[in-house]
Amino acid sequence: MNQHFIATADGKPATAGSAEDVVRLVDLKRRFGATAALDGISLTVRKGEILGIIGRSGAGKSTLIRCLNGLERPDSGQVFIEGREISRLGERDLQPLRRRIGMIFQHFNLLSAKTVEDNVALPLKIEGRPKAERLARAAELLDLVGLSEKAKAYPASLSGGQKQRVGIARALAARPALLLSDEATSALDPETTRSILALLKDINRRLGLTILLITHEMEVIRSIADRVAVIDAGRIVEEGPVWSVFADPRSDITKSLLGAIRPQLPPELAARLAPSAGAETILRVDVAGEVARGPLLSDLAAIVPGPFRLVHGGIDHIQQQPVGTLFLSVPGSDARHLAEVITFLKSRQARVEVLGHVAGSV
Ligand SMILES: Nc1ncnc2c1ncn2[C@@H]1O[C@H](COP(=O)(O)OP(=O)(O)OP(=O)(O)O)[C@@H](O)[C@H]1O
Repeated sequence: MNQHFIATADGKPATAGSAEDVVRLVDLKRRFGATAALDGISLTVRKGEILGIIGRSGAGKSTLIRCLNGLERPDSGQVFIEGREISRLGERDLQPLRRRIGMIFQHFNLLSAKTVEDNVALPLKIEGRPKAERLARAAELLDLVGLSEKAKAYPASLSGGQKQRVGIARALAARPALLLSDEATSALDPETTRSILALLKDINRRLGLTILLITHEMEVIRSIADRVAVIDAGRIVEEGPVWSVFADPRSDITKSLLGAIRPQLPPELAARLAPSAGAETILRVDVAGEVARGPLLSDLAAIVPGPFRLVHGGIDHIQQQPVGTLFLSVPGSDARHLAEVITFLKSRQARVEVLGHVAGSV
């Protein structure tokens, strides 16, 4: 497993148990016949953080969720929810612990015959709370998700985004320790997805709510997660702060999941790249953190004599950290100049890749 860096305040490894861990999975394994759906997953979700788990179809995400809420028993390993081991508990002992996890789903799972406020209050009804308390809590939550005026409406009259807001309100009704989001924006259009993600981030900040996001979309991770774990064939293949994983993806799976949202050369320029030496060499230069804040290109110009040009790219921000990709063209056939440019950039902690060469001018 590639660990980017572990951002615990106390310097403990991420898998060490602590009172701040809402969820802790230890070497979780689950097989179905010849398939290892979970093949030794160890992971923590710390109080107040948003952890994203991303993987392709079949990676093991659903099995992981089922182990978390006690619907599936792992073959081996342990699942701790707020410090309590749940993987061997019976159904009766599981019930109260399950209520510590609020869930939102891709298809919302609202009850169509019940009003919005009754849907939101349902977890409290199951807990046997008095009606006045249920309605007061539903009103409070509908206000939180911006849907107070829809309290008496039925789900069929709501848009997808509104239905998911109701789903979020319902998930929070019993004041869970963890909100588990299972592909909650996968059925929504991009604009509605953004508004739901903004709502989740807002709730995370305002209430300190811990969120575990399961998704196959990197854009979701990028928008709101603090940390990401990439899962493939039942294993965590990469884990770290989101900006760090985006800036420096190590595994092929991560690179492929990042795919379209990683900056690329414009297609017309990419089509002209050839592997053998041409008039210009095109470099991909990935930078993050301090180096992306600094005067990298003006220092390059000042310290390494000879031409270069910025042909594409820029600096973005993920979790307030600058993360960027610059595509540079180094003209001429002077191999020594090219080597000096690359050596300088690497000396500044940039990652440099020779993409190819272009005949004529870019
Ligand atoms: N009940 C089951 N019986 C047999 N095989 C199963 C069962 N549940 C899961 N699997 C297999 O385990 C692997 C992981 O499946 P899982 O559903 O956890 O993946 P996933 O990441 O949730 O996929 P998706 O995104 O498509 O839902 C897959 O190869 C799947 O076929």
